[in-house]
Amino acid sequence: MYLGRIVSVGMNKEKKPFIAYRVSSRSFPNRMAKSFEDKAAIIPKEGYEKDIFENAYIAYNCVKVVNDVAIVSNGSHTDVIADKIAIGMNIKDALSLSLLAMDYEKDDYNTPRIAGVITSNTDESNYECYIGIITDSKLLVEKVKYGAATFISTYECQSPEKVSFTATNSKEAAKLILDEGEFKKFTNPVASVGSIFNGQWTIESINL
Ligand SMILES: NC(=O)c1ncn([C@@H]2O[C@H](COP(=O)(O)O)[C@@H](O)[C@H]2O)c1NC=O
Repeated sequence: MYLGRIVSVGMNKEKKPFIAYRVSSRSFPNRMAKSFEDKAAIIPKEGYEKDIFENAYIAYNCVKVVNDVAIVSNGSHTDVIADKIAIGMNIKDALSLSLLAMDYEKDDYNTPRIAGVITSNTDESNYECYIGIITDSKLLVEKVKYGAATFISTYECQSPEKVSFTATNSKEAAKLILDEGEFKKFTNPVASVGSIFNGQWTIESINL
């Protein structure tokens, strides 16, 4: 099954907050994920830079960390959500407003925008996690329960689905969403990013 881009967010089996992201792609497979201290980006591989002039949606920051909050998404709305959180907006409003303002992508597929936002607090009273999507027919922003892990995708899985997130470190998180466990059956993997909070949001990426 082809899901396109996949966002996963929540708590792993050890109740540690995590984010994970996968690019699957039929049309632009010559891309890679690059991780930095507080962000990760999807960019064209060397020799394919001209692709970004063909399609405005294929290069972007897919992860950003603002204070203790991690944001993961399939497009430039990562930055919009991060900016709103940085000026003090609550997670649910930042996610909802950004998805609504930026809307689905105006490409041949009306590709949805998807995103997840999570705090690093492991005590239940301060923990917050949301996942969201905007398509050409709906806007959904849903709280992810304490202890739960979930994912959503651009095609096929357009409502949050529960997942068993067994990875215990950031590299394993990137590997799991790329081609292991419940994610293995999804086709056309290209690159992935993962981060499990372990005192800090260390961000790892994997490229095929
Ligand atoms: N975020 C991404 O990495 C991304 N890659 C491709 N797209 C969009 O989705 C369309 C379909 O791409 P594909 O056939 O690779 O699933 C592309 O024409 C492009 O407009 C993307 N937009 C949203 O997912």
